[in-house]
Amino acid sequence: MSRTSLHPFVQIRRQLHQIPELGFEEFKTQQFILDYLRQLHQDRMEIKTWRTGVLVKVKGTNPRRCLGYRADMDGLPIEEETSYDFASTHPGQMHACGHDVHMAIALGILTHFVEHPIADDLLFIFQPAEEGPGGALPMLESAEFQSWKPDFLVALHIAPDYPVGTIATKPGILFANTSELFIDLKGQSGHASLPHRSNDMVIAASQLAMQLQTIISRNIDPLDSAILTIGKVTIGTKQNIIPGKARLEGTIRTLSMESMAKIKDRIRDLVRGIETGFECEASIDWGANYCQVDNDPALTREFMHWAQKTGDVNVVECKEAMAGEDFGYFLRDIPGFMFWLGVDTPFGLHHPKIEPDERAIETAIPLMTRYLEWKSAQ
Ligand SMILES: CC(=O)N[C@@H](CCC[C@H](N)C(=O)O)C(=O)O
Repeated sequence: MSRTSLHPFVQIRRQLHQIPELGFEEFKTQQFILDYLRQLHQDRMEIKTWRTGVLVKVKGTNPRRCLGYRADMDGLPIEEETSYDFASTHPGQMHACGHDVHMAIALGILTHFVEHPIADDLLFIFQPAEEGPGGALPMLESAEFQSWKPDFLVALHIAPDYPVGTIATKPGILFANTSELFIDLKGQSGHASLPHRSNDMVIAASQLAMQLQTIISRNIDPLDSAILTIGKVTIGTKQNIIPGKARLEGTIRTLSMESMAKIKDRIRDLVRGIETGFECEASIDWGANYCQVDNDPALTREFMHWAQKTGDVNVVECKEAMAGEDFGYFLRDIPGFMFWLGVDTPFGLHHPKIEPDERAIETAIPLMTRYLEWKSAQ
């Protein structure tokens, strides 16, 4: 598609794609959204900012309630490797999780309702820091949000594995509980030739990494999915120095809060064992924690049924994903659901080469405007 014939919200997605920013640093992104909103009919809108996020109320003609739609805003610390001529202009930062697509779709739906208001109020939530440290919970708790709290909430996430025109979701849990994991080990460094005078943190960290893998296989019910991944280990400075410090960084994913608590207990136990066994000190930091995305069963089934009936999309009932999404915090408080939007790309989320098929934007905007219109008329 040439630039001149671009769908306006594909164009907007491309502009947003060029300015990815990390969690709570979405200053240009926030300004971009505010500048865009300024071009629309002001009488129909009320706008608030919360940190680097934006809340937009589109006023209904005869509101009985408020229907909410959420898009996340942040990019990732990834060096982009796409073929785009509109690639990131921020070195080392990239929209590799589709938040540029999510925001463009939200602006498309919002624009439609400013021009064609419905009876109910609509709240558009542009939420920062989904990738970390988590913007949903503090935004939900903020006075700005609470005074506009919607009665219902929906969000989507791009899905590389599904073709354009397919949406996927399920009643109940869609995304996992997550907890980050940071373990620091501190022993005694020393000369490589004097192992008896040091506490070698290479051996301690290696043992710990291996032991941690037994938690999922030996302590968790095999029918209750869980993951413990150590993605980064930092140890040592030189080949002939026994290092006295090590850091393990990882993430825990579970489909139940009970399993999350159990895994954390076992990590504490194993770390205590390493302290004793290797005469070192250890500390654990759980970093950012996200609660599961638990779709309201009745609302999700109703949406799936409605979407299938429109004939415009193929609706798939999918399995849970072990990815995390802080949208789960909103759903703990507000009835609603999340769904996957097919964008058909061989590269997965968080991949430096991911190129979502932008035709999904043209599928999602009319689908969600029609759905919210239908929902408001109920
Ligand atoms: C959709 C997605 O990829 N979400 C992220 C959420 C990050 C959770 C947290 N920072 C962690 O690493 O535990 C994911 O990695 O699933």
